Amino acid sequence: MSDVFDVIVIGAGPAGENVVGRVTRGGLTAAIVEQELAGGECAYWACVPSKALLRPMELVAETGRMPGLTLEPVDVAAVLARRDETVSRYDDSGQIRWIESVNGTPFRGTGRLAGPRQVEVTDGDGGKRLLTARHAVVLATGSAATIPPVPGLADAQPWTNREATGVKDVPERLVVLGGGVVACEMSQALYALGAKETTLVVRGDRLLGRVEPFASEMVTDSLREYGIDVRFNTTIQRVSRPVPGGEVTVDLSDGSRIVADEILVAAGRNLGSFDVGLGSIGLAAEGPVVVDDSMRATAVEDGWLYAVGDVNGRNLLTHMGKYQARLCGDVIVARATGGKEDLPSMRDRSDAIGAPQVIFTDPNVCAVGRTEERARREGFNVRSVEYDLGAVEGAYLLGDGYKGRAKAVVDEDRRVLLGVTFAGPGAAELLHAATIAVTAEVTLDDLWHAVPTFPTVSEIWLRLLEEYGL
Ligand SMILES: Cc1cc2nc3c(=O)[nH]c(=O)nc-3n(C[C@H](O)[C@H](O)[C@H](O)COP(=O)(O)OP(=O)(O)OC[C@H]3O[C@@H](n4cnc5c(N)ncnc54)[C@H](O)[C@@H]3O)c2cc1C
Ligand SMILES: NC(=O)c1ccc[n+]([C@@H]2O[C@H](COP(=O)([O-])OP(=O)(O)OC[C@H]3O[C@@H](n4cnc5c(N)ncnc54)[C@H](O)[C@@H]3O)[C@@H](O)[C@H]2O)c1
Repeated sequence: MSDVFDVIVIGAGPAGENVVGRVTRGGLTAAIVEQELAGGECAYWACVPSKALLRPMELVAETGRMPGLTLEPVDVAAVLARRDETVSRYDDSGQIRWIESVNGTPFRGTGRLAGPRQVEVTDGDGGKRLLTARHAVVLATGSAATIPPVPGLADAQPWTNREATGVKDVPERLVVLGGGVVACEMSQALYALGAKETTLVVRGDRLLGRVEPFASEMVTDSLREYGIDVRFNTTIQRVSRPVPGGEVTVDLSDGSRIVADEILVAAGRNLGSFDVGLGSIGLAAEGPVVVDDSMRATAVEDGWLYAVGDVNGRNLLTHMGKYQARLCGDVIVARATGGKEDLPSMRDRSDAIGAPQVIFTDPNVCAVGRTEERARREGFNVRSVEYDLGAVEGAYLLGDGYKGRAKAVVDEDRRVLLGVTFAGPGAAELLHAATIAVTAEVTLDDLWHAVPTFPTVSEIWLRLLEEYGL
């Protein structure tokens, strides 16, 4: 096997795999190096299993809103068995077959830059192999959970997203450090599966700090209605677990102590840039690899290094990493073959305007574009409108007591949407219409003619426009 490829990708998560798919489609050869499981964090320990664990909670809540329907208690073992199916039982042979089916060459091992266009692969037995790229090396090394330096925490075998999404025995008593997306999603999922004494310890004064405040409040209310103890402006001072696998004792800044079965750390991510040999090409070994809008690392001479997905720090979301990967792959092909390399599809526009995201809590929080606060900070002439999602006929028909809210942030100078947020049960599928409107900068006057069907929750679009004054 030749050790020279047109393109070498380090990391076979969703971003890395998509680079391979695009460059081989364009006629280049590609190697991809993976040190764990092809498919990455997303497929085995993040998006996929977390959503598999959240779906039963959503169905229970929805059934509860419909008079006349009753539900048997959740069969936790069956839910966990289905979760195992969704992660292919932690077996990546299907992903490896896909890489081979698009003519990529997979290598098992840890990849490290060993100089310009060179990648050293170390396999599980310590064997080394040097790969050389004719055109480009792409970093797609993702991220890993951060463990904050709280006394005793690292020694207390804390759970990260890996243990939480891979849960085998649901702990009855759970402490969660953090108030972001993982904390909210996983505490609700695990609560619904039996973690009936769950406490969220949040150092700030709100959950989900990057979304509209009304959506944070709705999620806080929902978590508390479920029975989850959410404590704001509180930090963890010390953790101890004297007996491995035994109880965890957690001392809080308010002087209280919680004894739990497990502690889940959900405090953000370390980007996978620290051990990939950036020093060998004179770059800082931690923090995001800064890229331009074609995903090319800005600090590297000759432009042979690219970075896609979590590692470039733009937006830590699978669909954004895959989007970056598609355009990066096309740019690499164009630059290698002398093709046109600045087509509109070959530059990242979406990350800067506010990536679409669905947070799969009950209620779903779905947002795209800028929040009102961000739009004002960026100097837009802003007007916002809000509407009660539960007052839309389509939502009423979904069941009793449907609670939701929508907000649109309008650029008054151009009469286009800068951002949209929906918070409500099952609202996830509403988001893409908003993504199209925000990204394509459709004017409100044109949106008026996009008539939502009756009786669907999408009539929220009509109500928001009426609220605006149309
Ligand atoms: C609990 C949880 C739930 C999430 N849910 C969602 C969701 O619903 N929707 C969403 O859009 N996002 C979600 N995310 C975020 C999402 O998982 C990440 O944005 C996504 O996985 C990033 O993809 P990636 O390809 O950049 O990196 P990763 O998926 O992290 O893949 C990187 C790969 O690179 C490999 N690697 C790293 N270093 C090396 C090396 N030196 N050599 C060889 N291989 C290496 C790793 O083993 C890994 O397989 C969630 C995250 C978490 C933690
Ligand atoms: N549905 C989805 O799209 C989805 C689901 C899960 C995760 N993700 C993505 O994965 C990434 C990681 O999620 P996350 O929840 O770990 O990160 P996050 O950035 O969403 O939240 C981190 C939380 O930890 C807190 N924190 C950080 N350091 C702390 C410390 N030292 N002490 C106490 N609290 C501390 C922060 O204040 C914040 O509340 C995010 O970018 C998120 O968007 C997406």
